[in-house]
Amino acid sequence: MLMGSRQLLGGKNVCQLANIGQSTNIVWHKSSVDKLARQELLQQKGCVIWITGLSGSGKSTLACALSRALYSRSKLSYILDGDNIRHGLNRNLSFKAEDRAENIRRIGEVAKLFADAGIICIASVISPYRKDRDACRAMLPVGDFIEVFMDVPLQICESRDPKGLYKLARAGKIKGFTGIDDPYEPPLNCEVTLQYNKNNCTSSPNDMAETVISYLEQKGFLQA
Ligand SMILES: Nc1ncnc2c1ncn2[C@@H]1O[C@H](COP(=O)(O)OS(=O)(=O)O)[C@@H](OP(=O)(O)O)[C@H]1O
Ligand SMILES: Nc1ncnc2c1ncn2[C@@H]1O[C@H](COP(=O)(O)OP(=O)(O)O)[C@@H](O)[C@H]1O
Repeated sequence: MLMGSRQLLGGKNVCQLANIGQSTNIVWHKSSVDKLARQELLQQKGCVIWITGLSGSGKSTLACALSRALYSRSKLSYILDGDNIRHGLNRNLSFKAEDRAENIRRIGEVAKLFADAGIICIASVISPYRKDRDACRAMLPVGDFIEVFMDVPLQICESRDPKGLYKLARAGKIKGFTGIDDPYEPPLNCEVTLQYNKNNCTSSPNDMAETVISYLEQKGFLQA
């Protein structure tokens, strides 16, 4: 795989043509304003916060709490929520393994663009397969992919069931539902784990958001 670029050879601007996947003879165009300049403008560093977990584990709730907490600190974020992206960009994808992989790949690529724009991109998607999440991690500079695992037992997610999907899955009306008759592979080495508290007092979404914010602060993402 060749990355196309422009080179100055003997005073002449020569294009280097590349073939990427099915795209042939393409050229990479550099932007006139670079990532560092955008980050300076925003006073933050672009990154991807990848929230993974079962349906009902609290991904979207955390994404919203986090986005709000960042906004109150004058930090710009943007949420890519699995459910929402499937209303548009990924509306042609089903829940079979290959389509879930393509769903995650596209969201990973879009998240990478947001991070390059200097934005703190929050992806909240089940992303059940480790290799698909790892492929998204590999798209970004080391350290810029922050995997957050919503470590909530299936039994709790199922008891919440805000959309009634577990009920339908148990009744056999939805096939291939994650956690019921489709796999979920928990992360082995993620940056942040948010664990359900066995004493039945879960951390509040705001407390969870603060845990993630502490990580961002510690790693220097909240300054240029
Ligand atoms: N079969 C099956 N399995 C899992 N989830 C299902 C399924 N069918 C529909 N839904 C609804 O789709 C939401 C998950 O979409 P994602 O794009 O995050 O899924 S994935 O990452 O491609 O696995 C998920 O949203 P959340 O509950 O917010 O996780 C469900 O509402
Ligand atoms: N930290 C939490 N403690 C208790 N309930 C929560 C928490 N986070 C989310 N919930 C509730 O759990 C349900 C599922 O949350 P949601 O964010 O939609 O999960 P997901 O996006 O993973 O499907 C909702 O009814 C929500 O109010």
